[in-house]
Amino acid sequence: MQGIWTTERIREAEGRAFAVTPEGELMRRASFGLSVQIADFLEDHTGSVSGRRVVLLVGSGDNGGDALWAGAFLRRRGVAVTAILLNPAKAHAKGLQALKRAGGRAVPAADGPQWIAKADVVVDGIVGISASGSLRPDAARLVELVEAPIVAVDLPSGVDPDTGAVDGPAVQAAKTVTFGALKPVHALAPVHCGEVVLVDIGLELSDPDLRRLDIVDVAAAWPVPGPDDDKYSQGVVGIAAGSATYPGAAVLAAGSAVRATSGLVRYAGHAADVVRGQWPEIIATGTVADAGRVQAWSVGPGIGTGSEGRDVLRYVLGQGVPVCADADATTIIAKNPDVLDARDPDTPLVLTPHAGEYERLMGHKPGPDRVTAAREAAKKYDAVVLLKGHCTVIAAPDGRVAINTPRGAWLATAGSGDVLSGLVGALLAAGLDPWLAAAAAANVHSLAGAIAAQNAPTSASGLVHAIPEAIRSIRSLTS
Ligand SMILES: NC(=O)C1=CN([C@@H]2O[C@H](COP(=O)(O)OP(=O)(O)OC[C@H]3O[C@@H](n4cnc5c(N)ncnc54)[C@H](O)[C@@H]3O)[C@@H](O)[C@H]2O)[C@@H](O)CC1
Ligand SMILES: Nc1ncnc2c1ncn2[C@@H]1O[C@H](COP(=O)(O)OP(=O)(O)O)[C@@H](O)[C@H]1O
Ligand SMILES: [K+]
Repeated sequence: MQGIWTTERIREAEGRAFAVTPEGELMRRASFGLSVQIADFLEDHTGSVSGRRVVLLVGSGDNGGDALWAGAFLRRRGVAVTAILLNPAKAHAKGLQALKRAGGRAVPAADGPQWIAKADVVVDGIVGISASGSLRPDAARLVELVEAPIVAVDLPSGVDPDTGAVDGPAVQAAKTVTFGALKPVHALAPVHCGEVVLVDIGLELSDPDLRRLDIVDVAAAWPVPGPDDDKYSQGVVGIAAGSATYPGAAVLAAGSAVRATSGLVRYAGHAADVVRGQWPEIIATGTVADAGRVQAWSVGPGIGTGSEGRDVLRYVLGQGVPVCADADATTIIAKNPDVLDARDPDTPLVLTPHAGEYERLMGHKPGPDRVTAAREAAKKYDAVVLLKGHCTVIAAPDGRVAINTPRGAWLATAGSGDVLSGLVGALLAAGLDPWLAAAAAANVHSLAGAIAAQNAPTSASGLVHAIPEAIRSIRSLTS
């Protein structure tokens, strides 16, 4: 798993590292690594390093200091470097001196536009982990003029380091070079960060605040049959979804479970005939009470929010097995919290709200801090909460949080959530820890989206069919 640390934790670690390293050493490591990454970027995008023009946007703190020192290193490789100082009186003095000594130029912001126009690459050293709010107007005016690709120092300026939120002008980088450890912005604002490269500067950090699953974790967690397995032993999932009028949700959620694991999938609901027709391997019945034994239920898509849906939800919550409650099930819970009385508190529950369902569950919107929002809901409902969106946040009641950074936005298609609920249910039935089940499901869901899309719009049915390919590619990269 990749660890991600808040800026508060990074600062604490930097404080410890400062105490045991010579003055300036951490910045030297950071800026040297940065210069190597900028040179690589120049090579990749222009075919050469020497003779290219790099413009540094330099703010008033150490982030600007990193940019200035990196500029000095790049001078040694024959790069023409111009620093635009947003606040000349506060520019990092030693970095500025080093750049000038190496033959670099420093100009005030007023002279910036002409240099920006000629740049091959622009380096964003405006603000780093001490950032607050979006870009200030003087910086925003310069950033607006940039047409060359931007390499961001530590993080793209204007994006909140701890939440990834953007509420005004912000840098959109092609590449972000960060130091010591990943920060939340790198997982939560992929569009602004571009490619993220981590440079080791020797920070020592314990338990991360957030995590991101590696494909190794997903491959290790994904259930595959062993020699002693049969169709029951791998965990049977029950899908309670869809209706006679809207059978599509049932077909998608049940099909997703079929494609995700090898065991048995049961379906219960009014769309039994349609589901059977689409997926002959499913055992389909009309009601949850007739469904037979399952090791987990995935309930909600298309069941409606009336009394029948309520009864279905109450029934599955009372079965003593893990439940993934999605779509209409989250709305029912929001409107009738007493349905949760049917749940044995020891049985895992996964809730999968999008922003609108979150608002119903919590009485307020998730807001810009989606990690805190998911954590609060996980506490309130004593459940794993998978908060949907471009980035998906998965919070457990014990405080663990995983982020799924998407592979494009292909999942923004009708019925895509139904597919996810089938995946989560299948993994719960296989006995995965519910937080890991939700995080692994989100990971494979987004990979299936990218595979199904192949750079052109796809559909939820396309996602279902791409699930095996997604799992195959994850397993093949690790075995
Ligand atoms: N502390 C360390 O050990 C290391 C820090 N490093 C660098 O130092 C950075 C942190 O430096 P600092 O703490 O000096 O602060 P920053 O450089 O992040 O910010 C400097 C100042 O920018 C101003 N500012 C805040 N928000 C702004 C906004 N939205 N628009 C424009 N200006 C804004 C504030 O006055 C702030 O104090 C890291 O991001 C990293 O790049 C690296 O050199 C590695 C070592
Ligand atoms: N812009 C986006 N980028 C990436 N993923 C997205 C985006 N919009 C939605 N998604 C994902 O697509 C799925 C949509 O689920 P949901 O809102 O329940 O849709 P539906 O009800 O149509 O099935 C979620 O997994 C969500 O995280
Ligand atoms: K920056």
